[in-house]
Amino acid sequence: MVDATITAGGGANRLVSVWHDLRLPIVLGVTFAYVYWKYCFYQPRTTTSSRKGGKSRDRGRPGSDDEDEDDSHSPDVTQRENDKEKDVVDLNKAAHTPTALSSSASFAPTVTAATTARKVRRAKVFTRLSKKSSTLPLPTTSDIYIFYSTLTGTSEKYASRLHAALTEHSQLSSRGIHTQNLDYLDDLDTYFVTPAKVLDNAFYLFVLPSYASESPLDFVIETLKDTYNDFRIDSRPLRNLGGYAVFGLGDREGWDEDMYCYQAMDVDKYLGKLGAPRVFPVGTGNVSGRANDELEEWIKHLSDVLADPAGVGEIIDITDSDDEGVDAEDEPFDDAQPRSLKLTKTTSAKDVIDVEDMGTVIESSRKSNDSTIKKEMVAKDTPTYNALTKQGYTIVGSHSGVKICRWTKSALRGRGSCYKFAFYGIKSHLCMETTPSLSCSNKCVFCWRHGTNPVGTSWRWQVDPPELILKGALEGHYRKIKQMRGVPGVQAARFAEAFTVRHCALSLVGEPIFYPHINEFVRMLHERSISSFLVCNAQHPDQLKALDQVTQLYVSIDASDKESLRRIDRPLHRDFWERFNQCLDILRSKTRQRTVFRLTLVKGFNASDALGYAKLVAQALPCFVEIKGVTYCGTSSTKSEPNGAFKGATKDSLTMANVPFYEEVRDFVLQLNASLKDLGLNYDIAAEHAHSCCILIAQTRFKIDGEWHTHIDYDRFFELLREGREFGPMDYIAKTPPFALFGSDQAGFNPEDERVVNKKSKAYKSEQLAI
Ligand SMILES: Cc1cc2nc3c(=O)[nH]c(=O)nc-3n(C[C@H](O)[C@H](O)[C@H](O)COP(=O)(O)O)c2cc1C
Ligand code: SF4
Repeated sequence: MVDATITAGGGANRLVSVWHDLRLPIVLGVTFAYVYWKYCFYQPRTTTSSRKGGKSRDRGRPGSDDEDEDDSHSPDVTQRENDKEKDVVDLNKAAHTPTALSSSASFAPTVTAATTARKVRRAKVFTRLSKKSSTLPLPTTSDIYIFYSTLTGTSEKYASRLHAALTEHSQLSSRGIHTQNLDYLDDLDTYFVTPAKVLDNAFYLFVLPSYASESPLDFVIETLKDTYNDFRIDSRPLRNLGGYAVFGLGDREGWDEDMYCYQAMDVDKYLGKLGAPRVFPVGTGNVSGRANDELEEWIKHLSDVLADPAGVGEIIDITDSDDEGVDAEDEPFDDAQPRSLKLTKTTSAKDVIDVEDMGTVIESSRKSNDSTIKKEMVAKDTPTYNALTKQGYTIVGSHSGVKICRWTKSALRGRGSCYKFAFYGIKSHLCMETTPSLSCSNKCVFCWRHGTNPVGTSWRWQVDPPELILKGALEGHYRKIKQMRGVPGVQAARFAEAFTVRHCALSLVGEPIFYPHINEFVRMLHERSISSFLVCNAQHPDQLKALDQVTQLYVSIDASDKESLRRIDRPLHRDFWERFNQCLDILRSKTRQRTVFRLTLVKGFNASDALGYAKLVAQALPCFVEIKGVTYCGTSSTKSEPNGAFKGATKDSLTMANVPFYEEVRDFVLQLNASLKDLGLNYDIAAEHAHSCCILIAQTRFKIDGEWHTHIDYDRFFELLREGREFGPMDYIAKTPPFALFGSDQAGFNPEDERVVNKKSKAYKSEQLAI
């Protein structure tokens, strides 16, 4: 062992001494060989492409091998870049130019006169994500969804062919490939408006006919358009898709060029507008011509792109904006650009980004778009801000609002308070209506905000402190009260009292429990002896659970079953029904809280199925159930004119025909009451306020010795809070006055007030009768 070591060490010493002797001749020899090769054999890389000749047109297509080019200033390379650019431009153009697609080989990139006329770009141009450079998480394993719509079966047949072709493709067969008939798709929203997380990176492929007459596809296109035009919701909900491509079927012989496959073009356009990356240009098939061949050709190219992630990258076009020949601003900007083209609009020659870095840049841009920068919910001078202020809201901070309610004005003039005075003793002239979150997670058809409030499923905005909101809300409220000074009939005593708010209705617009500091806000109200009536929409179980005690807690119950709820509330949450049920369970568990179900009856939508509602009452066991006919406030719709006026009816909008008569509300309440009894529940009809078409059902425990106690002893409530001990709804009750009792002569109208029927309400009544 020892000997061997000594021998090895001696060999090494000998090698070192040989290297010392020979190192100079070796270095000189290698240097000479390199210089000789360089001058005799080496051809610079810039000439390589000219040797390749016509192959340059294939660059930018799947399978080309040009990723190492970086010498963009050599004339040959510039020429190649132009060629690449032509390819990309034509692909994009093709997707939006029906004529460019009308030939059977419309999918393959071709050079057009328009593109050759472009001047040479000097600045460094990034035309594709090379295989080497792409760090973009291009989806290679995500599922593929084939959507079709059909009246006479052709598109279905073609969709099946597409399905079969993808399934047979060696590199795609392992993917989940689903085919869906759009005409029967239960929930378009899940796919196109608020896509489920599982759809991230999915590919959507469409096979669509076009009909000059009405067809089911109209509804799909309407949905896409509505989503794009609804400024309150995420305008690019499809940005997380892996990509999409559309194939249209049409009849070239039967319809003019501009009508040929026009609906496929529409879908293609709106998907792009909604942020989906187009992975392949729209294809067309002429059913009176070569539709079969055209589809096969489209499938062939498309499946290559889907199978090869770098192929998908090829369609990503990132160009500089500081271009000598084409000013980015002058270039028609295509709304339906492939992924990340919008990024290029802000990229100047100064900050030309190296190809190698693009993946990272796109990734970080995506991140910042998504979540890192917190914006104001309602920034000044935005359409939302203008629409809300025009409707009389005072915007407080960046996400709260206050508005003087018509009952407050009415009470100031001694002309009656709202139903909450009859039911619970709320004096309307002492009540402030406000919300710490103008945003909501529903788009209810009867929303009297005319759909102008922002919407969202989670809080993604800046958060204002509760002190600022309360101070701003009170200031805004008092400012509006002051303006009532000169209004005829305002009672001096009530006017003076109105400057000390005693009640806060957290129900104005939006979803108050959405606000992250709602508990602090409510605590601050209580510290000022202001009662809190908080209304939530049963879509935020976590926040509802975490909510501290309020004076009265409402949950809006707008439907008795899942489908009706979807139709009426148009919730943004996909799991809205589960959320709704969770909220009911939470409400039941809040036994120390005074709780209320609020039913807003909309004729033709939700004013039936009393038993269904009774079952929901059995689930949550609220202390009270308020049933109110929807208030007509112009046609409720997501569309409105800038001045808040209604623009045009949609199938979801309401008309006077949807407003129930008081008698109809009463009939429904009688049915509901009977159903509650059938289910063995201890409820009965307690009070009414016919003036606002509202009736109150209460748990019979509030009927003590034959007398209803639905009113609230507010002073007692604050005392109990200050004492800091646990208390429940029965601890701060007060007797319901006779005028408010169900069946009383006054039907809930305060006898101290003067009943005034103005022209408007007369017109309203006669309009109701006319329907
Ligand atoms: C009433 C009617 C209207 C049509 N309108 C158009 C049209 O506007 N543009 C078009 O390109 N094709 C139009 N077509 C042709 C259809 O789009 C074509 O036949 C398609 O293959 C039908 O697909 P389907 O069988 O899946 O419903 C129309 C066909 C019919 C019967
Ligand atoms: S409870 Fe509502 S309707 Fe009644 S006065 Fe207050 S804000 Fe107005």
